[in-house]
Amino acid sequence: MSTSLRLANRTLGKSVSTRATSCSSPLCSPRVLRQQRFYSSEQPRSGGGGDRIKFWPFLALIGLGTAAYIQLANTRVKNKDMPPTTEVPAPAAQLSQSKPVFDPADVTVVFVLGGPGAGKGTQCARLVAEQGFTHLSAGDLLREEQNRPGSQFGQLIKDYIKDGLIVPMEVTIKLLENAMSEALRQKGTTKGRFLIDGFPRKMDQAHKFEEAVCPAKLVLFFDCPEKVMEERLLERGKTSGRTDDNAESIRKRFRTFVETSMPVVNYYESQGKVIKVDATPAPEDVFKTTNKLLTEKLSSA
Ligand SMILES: Nc1ncnc2c1ncn2[C@@H]1O[C@H](COP(=O)(O)OP(=O)(O)OP(=O)(O)O)[C@@H](O)[C@H]1O
Ligand SMILES: O=c1ccn([C@@H]2O[C@H](COP(=O)(O)O)[C@@H](O)[C@H]2O)c(=O)[nH]1
Repeated sequence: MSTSLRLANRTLGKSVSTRATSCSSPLCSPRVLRQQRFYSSEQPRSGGGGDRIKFWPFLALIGLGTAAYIQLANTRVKNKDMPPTTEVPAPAAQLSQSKPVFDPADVTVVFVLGGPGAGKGTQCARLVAEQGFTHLSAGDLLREEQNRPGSQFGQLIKDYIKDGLIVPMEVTIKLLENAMSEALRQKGTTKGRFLIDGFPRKMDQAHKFEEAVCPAKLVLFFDCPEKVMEERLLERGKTSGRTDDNAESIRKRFRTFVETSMPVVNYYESQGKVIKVDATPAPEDVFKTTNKLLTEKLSSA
């Protein structure tokens, strides 16, 4: 683990143990989170009058988030095995810029949301075949980064995924931006249509991605009861090799989904951007509905 991550964990761990408050840092380790609120990376609800807000931790967290971004950007630029990326701008400029990297007139982004095992990946694969989207799964990109030799974030990603927690947004957003750039570069164009699968899972990710990378046109939401999703995931777990396709991780992922990711769906719903699809029928039936609704909505949006 890098010096700044160790420093981050040490610093935050200390503040947790003395103040027993929750850590919302993008660099806060799940080991630290486990000491407080096990299932969610959300801020704790405020206590009584003695629980006054202190501002120095927030300044420290902004600095640490920036350090994480620099490390990821540098890692990918230095590693010759990685595909070429867009020029990496200074992190502060990147994350606070008012203009997104991609022009929504050229690049169509559709977020694909739904609980774990709802069938997001299955439907995205069909939409790629039918409609020529580029499919980018945030989970797949994180697993790839986790397994990349020399990654500064391998262990951190591994821990977060196993615990069903949401990886610091700087990491995921940079991976998505790089993958979008690379897909366009390979096609030799500035125009493209992307299905961003399993992202954003938290409100801060949604805001930051739209501000810094590309505004989203629509959100596909696959609605599925937990019981059905659980059965699918346990079945998938027999062969997937995923560290989070087991009963305990599934329970944690469901909790994160309800507490942290459903507010994102509700937010986009209030903007009239959500296409909600019942994900319980057979895959081909879910696809027929999805394809029809998405085509209609894209042509009218
Ligand atoms: N409509 C469906 N009916 C039955 N099984 C399905 C359906 N859709 C997907 N599955 C199966 O359920 C499992 C989970 O599907 P998939 O990987 O597409 O879900 P996901 O939402 O992308 O999951 P995760 O968020 O965990 O990556 C897979 O084994 C898949 O084959
Ligand atoms: O934006 C994201 C997306 C995913 N994660 C982590 O990855 C796992 C697995 O994601 P799948 O979409 O099910 O493949 C998820 O539980 C999170 O831990 C993330 O942190 N941020």
